[in-house]
Amino acid sequence: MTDAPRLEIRNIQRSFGGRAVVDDVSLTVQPGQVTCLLGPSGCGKSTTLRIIAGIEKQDAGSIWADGQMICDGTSRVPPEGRGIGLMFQDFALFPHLSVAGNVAYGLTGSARKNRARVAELLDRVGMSAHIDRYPHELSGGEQQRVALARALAPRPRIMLMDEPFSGLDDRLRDDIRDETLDVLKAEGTAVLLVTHEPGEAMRMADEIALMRDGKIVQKGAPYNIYNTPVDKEAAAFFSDINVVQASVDGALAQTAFGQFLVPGVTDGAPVDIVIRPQHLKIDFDRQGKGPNPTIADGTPARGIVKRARFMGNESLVEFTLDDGSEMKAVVPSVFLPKKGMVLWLMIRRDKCFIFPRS
Ligand SMILES: Nc1ncnc2c1ncn2[C@@H]1O[C@H](COP(=O)(O)OP(=O)(O)OP(=O)(O)O)[C@@H](O)[C@H]1O
Repeated sequence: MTDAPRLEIRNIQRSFGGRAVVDDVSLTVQPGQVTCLLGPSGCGKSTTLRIIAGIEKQDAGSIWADGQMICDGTSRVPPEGRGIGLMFQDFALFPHLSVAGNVAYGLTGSARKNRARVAELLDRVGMSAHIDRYPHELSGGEQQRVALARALAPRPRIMLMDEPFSGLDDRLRDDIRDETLDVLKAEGTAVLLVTHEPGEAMRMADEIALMRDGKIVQKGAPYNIYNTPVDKEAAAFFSDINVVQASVDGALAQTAFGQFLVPGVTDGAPVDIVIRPQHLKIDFDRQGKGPNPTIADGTPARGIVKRARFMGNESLVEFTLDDGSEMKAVVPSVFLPKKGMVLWLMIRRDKCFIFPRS
């Protein structure tokens, strides 16, 4: 046994045509843990995964499994020797093999042992009743379950998944995600899952590695990544944001919402105060008497309702402030004030993020 991470990649570098597509990427994944590599299209997620799988070569950096080096600049374990399972969106099932044949495909043990392993996995993914069917007789979700069983059959110590659920419709996708997570946890596999959807990463990940322009810009538990974003872009990747621009004077930023403490920022430096729409507090005008803020709410700013829309579980209300800037608020349930109505908006100091403007 070793305390080393199940998967570790160190300082991986890959350029195409002189452009660094994967730029000094390091991360670890522990057994039974799901790490999501999350980022916008083209940021280098799939290339990172292909390098770990051994389908693509890195220019620099090394890959380790259970403390053993499997690939660096000089030596290289071939893809099939790495103990890595793959589940990619376009990795279709073999059409000429039955469900049992597909799941047994990568198995090398005795026929009896293989049959037992196929039965165990099909039971785990809820596909035992379809063991003799062929892929064309299965729905998309069923095919995905069989693909998961096939990938897990040889007991890979590491599973790499690239947007594995993107071909499925929304409702089915949520179910399959949860089921897949249960199966992966039960098998104790270390999972590195690539996705461009923050919701998917939040739902599945023990740890999120946020990637941008080839670099990992932030790593952490979903709660931490959401609640302590490293910069404005990281905050904006998970939800709409409101940005209040201000400049600093004596460690304070003056805004329509009162003063914000910004220690350590040079006088005159511009800052962005970022608040998610669901954290904007709204109060009524109370017949011109104005709102009733607590100390934590700061100074209320007058907002004129520009538009209000019902979104299902919540309502989205857009405001124009007296200085002409615009703010969005998300309110639980139904809240549809009329256009032109005067309301008061507050920014809770413990819910906003302040970043130097770049
Ligand atoms: N073999 C290649 N030759 C040249 N450029 C490549 C090659 N493979 C990837 N790229 C480029 O590298 C960048 C990163 O691609 P990659 O597929 O890793 O991104 P991604 O984050 O997975 O995006 P997506 O979610 O759209 O797949 C892209 O600009 C892509 O065009």
